[in-house]
Amino acid sequence: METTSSGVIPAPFSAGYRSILQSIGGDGAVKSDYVVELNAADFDAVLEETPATYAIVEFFANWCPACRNYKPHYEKVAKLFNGADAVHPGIILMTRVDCAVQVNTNLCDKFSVGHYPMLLWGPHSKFVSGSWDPEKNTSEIRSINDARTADQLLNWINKQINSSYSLDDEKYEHEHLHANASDLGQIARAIYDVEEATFTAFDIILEHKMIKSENRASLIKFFQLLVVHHPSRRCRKGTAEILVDFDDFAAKKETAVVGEQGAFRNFKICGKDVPRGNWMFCRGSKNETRGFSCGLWVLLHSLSVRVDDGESHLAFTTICDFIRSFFICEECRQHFSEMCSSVSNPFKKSRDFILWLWNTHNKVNERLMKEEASAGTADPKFPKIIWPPSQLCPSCYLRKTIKNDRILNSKINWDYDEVYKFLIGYYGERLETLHKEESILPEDEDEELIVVVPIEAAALAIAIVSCLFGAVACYWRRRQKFLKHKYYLHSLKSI
Ligand SMILES: Cc1cc2nc3c(=O)[nH]c(=O)nc-3n(C[C@H](O)[C@H](O)[C@H](O)COP(=O)(O)OP(=O)(O)OC[C@H]3O[C@@H](n4cnc5c(N)ncnc54)[C@H](O)[C@@H]3O)c2cc1C
Repeated sequence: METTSSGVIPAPFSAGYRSILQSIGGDGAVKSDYVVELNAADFDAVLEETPATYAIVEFFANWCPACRNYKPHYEKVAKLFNGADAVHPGIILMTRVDCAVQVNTNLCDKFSVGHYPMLLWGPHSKFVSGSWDPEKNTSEIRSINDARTADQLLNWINKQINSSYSLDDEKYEHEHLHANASDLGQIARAIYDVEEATFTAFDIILEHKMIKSENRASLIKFFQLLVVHHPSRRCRKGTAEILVDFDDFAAKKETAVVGEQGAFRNFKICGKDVPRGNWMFCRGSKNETRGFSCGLWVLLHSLSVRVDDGESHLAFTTICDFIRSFFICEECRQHFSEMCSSVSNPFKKSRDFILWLWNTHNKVNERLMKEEASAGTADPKFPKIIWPPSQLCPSCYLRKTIKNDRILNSKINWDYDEVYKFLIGYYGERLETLHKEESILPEDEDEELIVVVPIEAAALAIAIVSCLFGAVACYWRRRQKFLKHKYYLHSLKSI
């Protein structure tokens, strides 16, 4: 990363957390600087947006010899927690601020920096617009003393969070994989991956100009599903905003379709600075493995556990249509489409839909186990398994048959009630928005629902589908339409 020692604020300070994180060890280009250097301009934004639970800020001065000597120690610890190669990502963001740079003077004063280097620790949000005074113990921010070496600093951290990290920890050791597979808490971090997958899906659709007149309704239906059931509130909000513009497009000629995609290009579907980069739950041990397709699966499962019985078949067809039209992996969409087509009776219960998606995913896993083994393309640290493994859900198994060290899906006697309960808990409660956001609903939330829909038949159908997915989508759409005063003539009541 560019330093601020010259007194110049780094150029891309407004680029957000994603680009900052990607610049540290993300592409293998910069391997020595894992610490995120902050300045007065980006301090609050980066510390607010970080998915890490805690932050450490080292206040230093570029002229200070002790700081220079301390740097390798601090970097050694940061390597464990920061950047794409982190062994323990998403726990602690390690940062530094150069107090010798004039622009940072006020910031350093607010944190009562009296010597260099000085280290402060706290929940990341406490640093935002924060201050620290050694005389007052009211703040959750604490000074780190006795951390002159990397070992001492890591010991101090281990005591704070009751961990046993070591400087020798290696990325994705087998034990780590095991802990990952059996640690129920890991899924909470997938909220960031689900946001990133949503962003990436939208980005791919636009980049490849995939919206055509024949699949536009499929995309709108999928967005309507997201508006109501996406686990991240900011993705629900962003998707609702897109939906409103889709109505404008519906009134335009087909030739405008390419232009539509251009108009959306700069839109951040899950809000500004989302996603954060560096897949958390879905991070592979190689750049080309896991990531988006893992995030997409997690998104689909998290949607499935949020729909009601009455919406379950619509959600099923919506997901099938979306994958058919917009998943840019030909083999994947073909296989998935075949499995969709094999469903002959409409789903009446969300339980059946949830279990169908889980079973379908396991069929893909089972097939890929063999393919990846013969082609040697598996992520060595994340081999495909029939899921959930017994460490994650022992009660899901009535009896299991193990063949060639692999549990084969077809040979397992699942306890489907337990699997269902497990999926609801795992992708429901555990995978929730972790970050603070403003509500997407306007204050007068309990106003009577009067749905105003566009005049055109296709748009009318879209609005009805939207209502089937739930009152929130209807409500959102109605509010936006009143604001826009365009194209909308009939209320649903009069249909
Ligand atoms: C709809 C779809 C179809 C695909 N079809 C193909 C294909 O035909 N060929 C191909 O090569 N790749 C396909 N892929 C990609 C492939 O399935 C994996 O996503 C990719 O190989 C990355 O695997 P992963 O190890 O990250 O785990 P993934 O299989 O992506 O799973 C992500 C996470 O979901 C959880 N999980 C695993 N299994 C289940 C389950 N049964 N139910 C609920 N949760 C589960 C686990 O926590 C796992 O880490 C498809 C992806 C999608 C989204």
